[in-house]
Amino acid sequence: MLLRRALSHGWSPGTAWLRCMSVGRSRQPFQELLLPIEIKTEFPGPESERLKAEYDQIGGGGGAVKFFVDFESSQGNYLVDADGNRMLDMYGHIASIPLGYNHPRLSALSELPHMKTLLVNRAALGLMPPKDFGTKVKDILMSVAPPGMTNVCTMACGSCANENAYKAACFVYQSRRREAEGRGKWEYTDEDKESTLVGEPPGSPQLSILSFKGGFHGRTFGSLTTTHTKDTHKLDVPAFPWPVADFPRLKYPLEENVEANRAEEARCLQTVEDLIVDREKRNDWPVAAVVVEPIQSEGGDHHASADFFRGLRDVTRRHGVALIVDEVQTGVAATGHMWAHESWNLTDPPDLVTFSKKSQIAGLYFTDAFRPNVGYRIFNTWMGDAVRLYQFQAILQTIESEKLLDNCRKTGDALLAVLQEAAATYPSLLKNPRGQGTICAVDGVDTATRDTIVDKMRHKGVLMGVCGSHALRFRPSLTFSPLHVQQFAPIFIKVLEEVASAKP
Ligand SMILES: O=C(O)CCC(=O)C(=O)O
Ligand SMILES: NCCCC(=O)O
Repeated sequence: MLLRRALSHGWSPGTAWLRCMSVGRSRQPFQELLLPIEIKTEFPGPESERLKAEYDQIGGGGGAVKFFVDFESSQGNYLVDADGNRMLDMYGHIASIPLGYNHPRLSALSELPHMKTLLVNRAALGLMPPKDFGTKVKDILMSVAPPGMTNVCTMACGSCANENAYKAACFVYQSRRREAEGRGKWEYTDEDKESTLVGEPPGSPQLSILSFKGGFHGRTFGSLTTTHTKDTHKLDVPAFPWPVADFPRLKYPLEENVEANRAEEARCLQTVEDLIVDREKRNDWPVAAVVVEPIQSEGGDHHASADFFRGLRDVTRRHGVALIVDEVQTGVAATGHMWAHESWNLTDPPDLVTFSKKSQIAGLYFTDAFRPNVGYRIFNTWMGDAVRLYQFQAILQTIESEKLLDNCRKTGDALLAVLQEAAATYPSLLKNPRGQGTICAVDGVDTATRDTIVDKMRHKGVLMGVCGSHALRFRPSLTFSPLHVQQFAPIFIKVLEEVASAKP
């Protein structure tokens, strides 16, 4: 049946057979699981529309739902929607599907007795965790701690991780101020304690977190001030008066724009330093931390060089400002490094690194200097979810056993090559192909062209994302392989042909 379906999709008998064999063998690496794309309805289909209308009656999850997923039927890198359409998924639930759908290793987890116990009894992890939780956090999260990170704290989501990283940076900034005034690091006056309860200085100091134009760090109150992507995210919500620096806008191809890009990065670094110095001099919400994404994602997949980030570390260190690297979207192997910032080869590590999405559990890594002095300063009831920690363990084991770091490098190379060829062949449609591992993107020449391409791809059964005003972004799972790129490429070229020939 599977073979007949594969043949009906135009694969040669040999190829179809090989692919079906892969599907049938559950121990086969997921990278080899190839299935035909099957489109049976319009997109979104009638069942998704029906479910959406029903959900909309009670708020619809905020109103952004595009379609519904049949998770039981989805497999590997193929998402099956509520209408039974099987699509090649290159967006992975906004970069958060680590191994594809229903990976046997993750499915097997649900059979384990301790998983059942954890599912049935969700703990207040910050207060009374399961007895082996500390050991597990050490074994799992510290085994992949970014270089220099000696501590970790779990959280439930990326925004939450960033919020708490900002707080930790403020604690340290203020503790240094107190020391400079001849007080103990954590010695608070009665005035501190009283004023903080009404949100006023000196107990609640006016400090800032410097972020970058085009950055995205979440939607909760503090993190939203550091988010600068779409006005929809921010309208009507008060923001702190915090500084915002330019993030480099590199010109492509990189090798033809070396000098211009170097100058652009130097300009942006100078802006960061000027903002820090100015705020400090005027004592006007001085900068406690700088937060940065290794690749600006929601903002448009903007990259910067390792030199830029090393420069950022130097500037922040020079001025006693914490450096927070937000790896929520870039972390966990997708760039071909466990953490994207490992490619910067920093000799002096960041102060805090936040994570979420593909790790399933979120949190923050940090150096000893950023340990809070007492309990409850970085705290909430759940502090993540032990079930998600075990999931991350299985994900890490799979990254190792299926050599997924290597897979992401190879897949990224193959995907980028397709994007480069497409941009060279259709310069009236696409420009600026770029990528690190599978975190790849290409710009449409304008928003309408980009949107048309993404829409047509969806109708042909390939899910891709968008970001910024022009970019078409790829965020496949770690098991997306060069074979899947081969499946994607002819569909992409066909769509580009169609869009090009429809252009006036
Ligand atoms: O689109 C992105 O890159 C960010 C996704 C996310 O976390 C959000 O939109 O809240
Ligand atoms: N940051 C939200 C992106 C969601 C979407 O791709 O539509």
